[in-house]
Order: sequence, then structure tokens, then C-alpha cells
Amino acid sequence: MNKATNITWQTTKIDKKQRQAYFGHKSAVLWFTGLSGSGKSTLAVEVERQLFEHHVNSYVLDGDNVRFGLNQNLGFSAEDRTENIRRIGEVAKLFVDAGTIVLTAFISPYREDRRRVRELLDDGEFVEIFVNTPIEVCEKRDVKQLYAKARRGEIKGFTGIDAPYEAPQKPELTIDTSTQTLEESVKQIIDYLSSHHYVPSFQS
Ligand SMILES: Nc1ncnc2c1ncn2[C@@H]1O[C@H](COP(=O)(O)OS(=O)(=O)O)[C@@H](OP(=O)(O)O)[C@H]1O
Ligand SMILES: Nc1ncnc2c1ncn2[C@@H]1O[C@H](COP(=O)(O)OP(=O)(O)O)[C@@H](O)[C@H]1O
Repeated sequence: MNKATNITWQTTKIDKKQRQAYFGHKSAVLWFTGLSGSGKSTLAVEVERQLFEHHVNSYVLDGDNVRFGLNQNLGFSAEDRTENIRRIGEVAKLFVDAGTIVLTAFISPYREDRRRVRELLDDGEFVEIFVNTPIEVCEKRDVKQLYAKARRGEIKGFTGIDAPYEAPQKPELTIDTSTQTLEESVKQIIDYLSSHHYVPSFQS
């Protein structure tokens, strides 16, 4: 609910369609969701690099980074995670309006929070990518040693240990980084974008 009153939506002279035509590709959100250590950031960063190399406007919004700035007042309670995802959704929508393919790498554990972001956007603009790497593999990787801390009880409410992760029911794409190489996963995503005419066709 808006707290401010007496506000009106300002329209501009250049719209999303004009920006997309100018850049030569569609804009959308590639919404990576999955457990910590599942591979969201690694995938997003590599897809961004390849899109950029092929002259596609692309930009990664990453969990840890956004929490250093925009969302530095939020923690990991269910309410704070919901607010985290709500703000990211609004930021992602601005990027889509600006003609960019924005890649978001957040655990985003709640189905309802992700659904709300999908609803914010037009049809086809929300591409949900479920990074479905088994927790045993994520925990074994333990890139930031957070699973070990959670197991020792030093972090409370860690996703997958003592906080929930609600898997997507109908994601556009599912990736398992325990069985697919990085190259295979990136190719799967780029092929999806090409075959669905988000970007001109190219080989990853
Ligand atoms: N309690 C708890 N649970 C899960 N993750 C935790 C927690 N505390 C800190 N971290 C670190 O924060 C990163 C997840 O932040 P997100 O903004 O993606 O989380 S969420 O979408 O709001 O659930 C996550 O980063 P990724 O590993 O990149 O997913 C962790 O490094
Ligand atoms: N096939 C793969 N695809 C993506 N990441 C992989 C793969 N195999 C191993 N990894 C490693 O898994 C880790 C995933 O960490 P990260 O991308 O930070 O995950 P998240 O953003 O989901 O927390 C990285 O250290 C990465 O090098």
C-alpha cells in the first residue's frame, strides 16, 4: 500500500518497445532461484558475460551485493526475505522497462514472493530458472562455510537447514549443477532465449 498520497504516474516519451527495437532484443528478468551454493551467481555471471559479448544489454543483481546497499536494513526473517524480494522485483521491473535483460540471483525461497514478481511483469518477461542442485552437493561445496555454521547452530534460520525452500512448480527452466557442467547449463539458458526470440540466435 502506498504511504504517499497526491502522487501521479509520470509517463515518458520513450517506451519499452522503442528501447527494445533500438537495442535489437527483448528485455526480461532471468530469475534464478535455489539454495545457497546451488550455482545461481556462477550461472548468472557467465550468462551475463556471454549476452554482453553478443551486444545484449544485460545486468546481474546478486543477493549478497544488493544486501550491502539497497537492502542493508533487511535480515533473513520470513518478513525480511519477502521485503527483499519485493524490492528486487520492483528494481528488476525498472531494468526491464529500460530494455535490459536483468539476471537476479537470490535464494527467493517463497513461492508466493516469486509469483508476485511474475505478476508485476508482462507475459513472458519473467523467466524462472530453478537451480535444483541437491542440498548435499550445496553443503559439500559450502563456498562461504555457512552450512557448517548453520549445522553448528551459529546461524539460525538458514535456508535448507532450519528455514524452508519452496521449489518452483512450473519454472521455465530447471538446472542441476551437480549433473550439468557450467557450459551445458549456460547453453541451455542461451538456447532458451534464442528459441523464444528474446535475443538474436547465437552459439554459446
Ligand atoms: N540465514 C540465511 N539463509 C540463507 N542465506 C543466508 C543466511 N544468512 C546469510 N546468508 C547469505 O545470504 C545470501 C542469500 O541472500 P538472498 O538475498 O538471496 O536471500 S533471500 O532471497 O532473501 O532468501 C546467501 O548467498 P548465496 O549463497 O549467494 O545464495 C548467503 O550467503
Ligand atoms: N556445474 C557447475 N555450475 C555452476 N557452479 C558450479 C558447478 N560446479 C561447481 N560449481 C561451483 O559451485 C559454487 C556455486 O556457488 P554460487 O554460484 O555462489 O552459488 P549461489 O549463488 O547459488 O549461492 C561455485 O563455487 C561454483 O564454482
